[in-house]
Amino acid sequence: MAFPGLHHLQHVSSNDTTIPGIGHLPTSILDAFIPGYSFISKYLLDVFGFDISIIVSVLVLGFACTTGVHYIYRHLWASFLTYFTASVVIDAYDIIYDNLLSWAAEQEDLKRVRSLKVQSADYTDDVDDLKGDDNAAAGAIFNFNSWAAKVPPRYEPDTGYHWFRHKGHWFKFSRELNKVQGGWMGMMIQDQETVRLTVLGRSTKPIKDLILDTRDRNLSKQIAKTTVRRPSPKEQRGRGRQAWNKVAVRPSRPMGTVVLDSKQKAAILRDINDFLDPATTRWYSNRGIPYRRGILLYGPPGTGKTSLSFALAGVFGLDIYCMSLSEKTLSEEDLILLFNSLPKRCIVLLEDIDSAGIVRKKSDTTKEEEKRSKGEAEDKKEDAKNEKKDESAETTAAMIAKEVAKAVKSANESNDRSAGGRPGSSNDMGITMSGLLNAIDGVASQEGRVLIMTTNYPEKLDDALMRPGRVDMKIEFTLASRIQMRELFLRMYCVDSREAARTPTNLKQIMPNILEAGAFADRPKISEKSNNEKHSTLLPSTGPLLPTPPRSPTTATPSRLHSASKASSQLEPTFLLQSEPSPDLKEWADKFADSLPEATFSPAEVQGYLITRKKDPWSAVAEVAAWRDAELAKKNAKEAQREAQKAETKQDKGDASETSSTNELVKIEKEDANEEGRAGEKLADNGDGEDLGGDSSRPETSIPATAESGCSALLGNVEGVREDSDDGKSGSEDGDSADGADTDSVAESEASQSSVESDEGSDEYVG
Ligand SMILES: Nc1ncnc2c1ncn2[C@@H]1O[C@H](COP(=O)(O)OP(=O)(O)OP(=O)(O)O)[C@@H](O)[C@H]1O
Repeated sequence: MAFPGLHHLQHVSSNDTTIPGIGHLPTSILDAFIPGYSFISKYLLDVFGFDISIIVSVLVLGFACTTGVHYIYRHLWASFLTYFTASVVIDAYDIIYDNLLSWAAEQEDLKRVRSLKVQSADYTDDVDDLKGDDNAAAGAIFNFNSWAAKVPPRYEPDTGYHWFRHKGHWFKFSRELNKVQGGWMGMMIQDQETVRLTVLGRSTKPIKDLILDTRDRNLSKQIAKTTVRRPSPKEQRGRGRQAWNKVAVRPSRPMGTVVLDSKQKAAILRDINDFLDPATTRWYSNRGIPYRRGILLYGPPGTGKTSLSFALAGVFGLDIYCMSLSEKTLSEEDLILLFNSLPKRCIVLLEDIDSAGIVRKKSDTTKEEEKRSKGEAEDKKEDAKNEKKDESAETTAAMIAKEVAKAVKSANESNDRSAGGRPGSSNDMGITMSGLLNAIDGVASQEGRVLIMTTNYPEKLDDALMRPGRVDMKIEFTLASRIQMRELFLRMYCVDSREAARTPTNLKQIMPNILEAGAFADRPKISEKSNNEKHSTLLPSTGPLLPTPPRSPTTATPSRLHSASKASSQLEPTFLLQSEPSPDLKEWADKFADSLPEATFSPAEVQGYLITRKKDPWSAVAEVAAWRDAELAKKNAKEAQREAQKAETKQDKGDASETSSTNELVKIEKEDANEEGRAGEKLADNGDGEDLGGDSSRPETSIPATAESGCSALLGNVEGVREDSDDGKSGSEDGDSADGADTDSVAESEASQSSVESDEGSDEYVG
C-alpha cells in the first residue's frame, strides 16, 4: 500500500531542485543543513498543503548567524586573552592550590557563583573559632557531636570558570579537570585538577600578589599552629614525603607556658634563632662545618622536655618530626631513610635515645643476664627434681618452678631498670650506636635541621653520641622547684585575654628579659665579615652549654625572630596571652608553692593536680596538703618496692661481694628459726612488716587543710620528712628509722619486700 501523495512527491522531487518563492534558501543548501529536507518539505506540502521552507530558511539563517558570531567572538576573545591577559596555572598537589581554594571559599564574588563544590568542615581544625555555649546551665552535658555540627561546611567554586574582582583587577578563576597519563609506565589515564588564574592586563604581577595574599592569609591562620609528623607505617615508607605522615596540626604551644629556668630558656631560644638565620648557613658552609644543630634535653619524666620542643617548633614556625627509638618496628634502615627524607628546615624530636641498642652494652648485658637467670632456673629445677623424688615431688617442683619464674622475672625487670631502660622497651630491631650516628650525621642526612634528643637517663648515653657537633647544647630538666610550682599555679588560673594579642617577631616579645637571662651582655662580641657578606655573623657554639654570643649591633634587631617558614611574609597572627595575675592570685600561688617540697614532684604531677581544680584556685591551695601527703606516701611505697626488688635480685644472684656478713647471719638466723623454709621466712617477714605498720616513727604531718593557716608549717613538716629520709640515706640511726617509716607507709608492699628492708637496715648498721 502506498501513501497518498507519495507518487506526487516522487514526481516533484524528480523534476525540481529548488522550492519556488522569494526569500527561500535553495533546497540544496537546506538539504546540506538538514539531510532529507526536500523529501520532507515536499511531502508536507503535498499532504497538508503547508510550505515549511520559509520557516526552515529563517531558522537555518539564524543558526548560521549565531554560530558565525560565536565563532568570531571566540576567536576574537582567544586573541584578546592571548595578547591582553596573563595567567598562571596551579596544580592540585601544590600547597598554593589549597591556599587558593580556601581563600576563594571566602570571597563574596566567588560565593555567588551558581556552581559550587561543598566540603565538610574539618572540625578538628576549625573548632577553635567556635565558642562554647555560655548560656549552658551548670552541669549541663556537653554533646560534642551537636557542637561540632555547628561548624559550617566549606563551599568552593566548582569546575568551570568564574570572574571575580580583587584589589582593582579582574581575575578569571578556571578550575579544570585534565586527563593525564599516570600509574605504572604511564599506562593509566588519571584526572588531574588544576586552577588557572587569569588577570586582565599583560602583567602576571596581580596574580603573584594574589597568591602571596592567599598564602599569608593561610599562614596567619596557621602561624599559631604546629604541624606534627611521625614516621609512616612501615609498609608505606618510601622515599621523600611518604616517609613521614602528617599526624596533627596543633595550636602552637606558647613559650611562656613552659616553666623553665630563664637562662636555659634564653640560651636555647638564642641558639636556635641564630642557627636559623640565613647568614648562619653561609657561616657554616664557609668553614666546612655541617649545618646541623643537636640539643639534648634530659631529666626525669614529666619535666617538660617534649613541651619545650613543641614550643620551640611553634616559636620558629618549624614543623616537628617526632620519633621514638623505643618503637619496636624501627630498624636502622628506617632510621636512615627517615633522616634522609627530612625537609631542609625542621625540628626532629628523637625521644628515648637511651632505649633500644643505643647503649652498646645494654642489650648484650640484658641478654647475658637473661641467659644466666634462665640457666640458674634450669639448675634449680634440676636440683629440685633430684632432691625430691618422693610422692610429693610434683607439688614441690611446681612450687619451686613458680618461685624460680618469679625470681627470673624480677631479675629481668631489675636489669632493665638498672640499665636505664624501661621494662619491655627494648627495640627488637636493634638500632646500634653506629646506626644512629650514621642516621644523624651521615653524608645524605639533611642539613638545616635541629635535632632535639630527649632522655630520662643521660648517664647511660654513649660518649660518641654526646660529642660536640652531635650534641651542641644540653639542657637539664629537674623536678619542680618552688618557682616552677608557683609559675604553674599562676599559669593555670590567669585569665586568658585575646585583647593582649601581638605579633611575636622578636625574641624580646617572648622573653622580655632575654638579654639579661642569657647573660650575653658581658660576652665579647664577635663580628666577622666574609668577602661578600656585608653583615656580621655569629660564632656558633660548638660545645655543650655554650650559648651563642649576641649578634653584632651592626646587624638588624639583635633578637629578631627567624621563623623558618614565614620569613618573608608580614603576618599579623593573634596569640592567646594571659593577663597579669591579681595580687590575691599571687598570694595564693605563694601559699601553694610553699606547701610543696621542692624537687619532689614533676611539673606534670603538679599540673595534673591543678588541672582537676582548674576553676577553683582556692581548693587547689586548701587541698594541696592532703594531696601532697598521699603522693609522698605513694612515692615512698614505690621506692621501698624498688629497693626490695633490688635486694631480692642480689640475694638470688648469690653475689657474696655485695652481701655483708651480717646480712648473711641475719638470713641464716631467719632460716634456722623458720622450719618451714623459704615460704615460712616470707610469712615471718610479712609479720614484721605488719608490726611496723603502725607508722609510729614517721613524723606527723598533721597540717591544716586550709593553705592560709598552715603553709609555712606544712613546709617545715615536709622538709622534716625529707631531712629524715636524707639522713637515712647517709646511714645514721635516724635514717634507719626513717627508712622503716618508708617501708611502713607501704601498705601494699609485698611481704618479701619487708624482709629486704630489714636486711638493708642491718647492712647500714654494719656499715
Ligand atoms: N617545665 C614545665 N612547664 C610547663 N609544663 C610542664 C613542664 N613540665 C611538664 N609539664 C606538663 O607536663 C606534661 C608532660 O610534659 P612533657 O611531655 O613535656 O614531659 P617530658 O619531660 O617530655 O616527659 P617524658 O620524659 O616522659 O617524655 C605536659 O602536659 C606539660 O604541660
